[in-house]
Amino acid sequence: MKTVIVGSGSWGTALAQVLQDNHQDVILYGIESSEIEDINNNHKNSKYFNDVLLNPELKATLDLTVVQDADIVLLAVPTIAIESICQQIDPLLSKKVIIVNVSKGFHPETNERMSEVIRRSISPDHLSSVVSLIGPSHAEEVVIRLLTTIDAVSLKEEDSQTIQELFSNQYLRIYTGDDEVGSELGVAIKNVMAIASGILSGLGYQDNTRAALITRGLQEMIRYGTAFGGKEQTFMGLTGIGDLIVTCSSVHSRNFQAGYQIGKENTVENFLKNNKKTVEGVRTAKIVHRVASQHGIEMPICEEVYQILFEGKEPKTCASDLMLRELKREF
Ligand SMILES: NC(=O)C1=CN([C@@H]2O[C@H](COP(=O)(O)OP(=O)(O)OC[C@H]3O[C@@H](n4cnc5c(N)ncnc54)[C@H](OP(=O)(O)O)[C@@H]3O)[C@@H](O)[C@H]2O)C=CC1
Ligand SMILES: O=C(CO)COP(=O)(O)O
Repeated sequence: MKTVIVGSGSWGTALAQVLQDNHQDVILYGIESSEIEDINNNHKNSKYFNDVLLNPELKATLDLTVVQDADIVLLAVPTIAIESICQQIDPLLSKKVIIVNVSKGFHPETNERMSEVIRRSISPDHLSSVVSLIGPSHAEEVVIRLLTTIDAVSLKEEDSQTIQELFSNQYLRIYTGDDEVGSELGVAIKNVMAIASGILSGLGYQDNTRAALITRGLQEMIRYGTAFGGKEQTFMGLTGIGDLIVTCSSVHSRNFQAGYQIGKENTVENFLKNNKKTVEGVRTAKIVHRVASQHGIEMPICEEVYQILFEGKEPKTCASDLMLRELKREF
């Protein structure tokens, strides 16, 4: 089976190395020639992983036609690029492939989940199914082979099992699942919670506050996810609480780091002006605000993050407004 990984950023590189470690037929496609040369000549992707020496067998290319005879195409680009990359890939495919999604978020205009965008953008003649390979997994840890578990989620069980077997090894363990809605909503919304967690840390709050955020944040994720047909149990798993914990607590998280800067400076201004990293939670906060208001879903933490990012509300005020909401029962 030939796998093409599209996107030579942090997650694409780490996942390509997993397959190379598993002695699979894999190639990494990217658009930045310096990255591709770095991987092929120095066995490094220095832009993302300072001193990490990659598996020397791993090869990268600037030529997208490598997807022509692929069996599996894994898209490791930010959510904003998924639709356009599908449109580039579709005419090049010569048979039905499994498309693996690893992005966490929504289409910026249509609010669709990533699997929905992919199914709409790849012709049925070229698509076996979409498998979302998602869960608590910072690329910085996977690339140095630290133990990690994630889910392969698909409506077609056979394909999720194929991906499970392909990627699993002694440091990466893949579980399968079929709750596409619950899993994809969980991993998208946890990025907004990670921004909130960073903001609270930047403001100087500590462990009690983070525990409160994770617990109440999970309730918001369940409320939103079940409103669209996700199963409550899914939010107790790797794509729910698992991904929420890792992203809200890790210095590797770009969403957490963004929030930290915003909290520390008590304003969003510098972050919005200077950020060049992939921080998916920013766009997700806007979409969750839009969709939750349309459907009357109560999302107080996400709403305060939206207010900070897009309405100029002061982070300190948001934290105290959340604390001083009307008192109520926990469940
Ligand atoms: N990093 C992680 O630990 C994890 C990330 N994810 C998710 O994976 C997705 C990708 O993130 P990540 O790898 O971290 O992001 P990075 O910013 O590290 O890398 C993204 C890569 O995609 C490339 N890219 C952007 N647009 C296109 C395009 N149209 N065609 C081809 N390549 C393109 C970028 O190129 P250039 O730099 O030249 O713009 C860059 O190499 C995100 O949704 C993220 O939430 C999920 C789990 C873990
Ligand atoms: O999704 C991730 C870990 O599971 C990566 O998080 P960040 O995008 O915040 O770095």
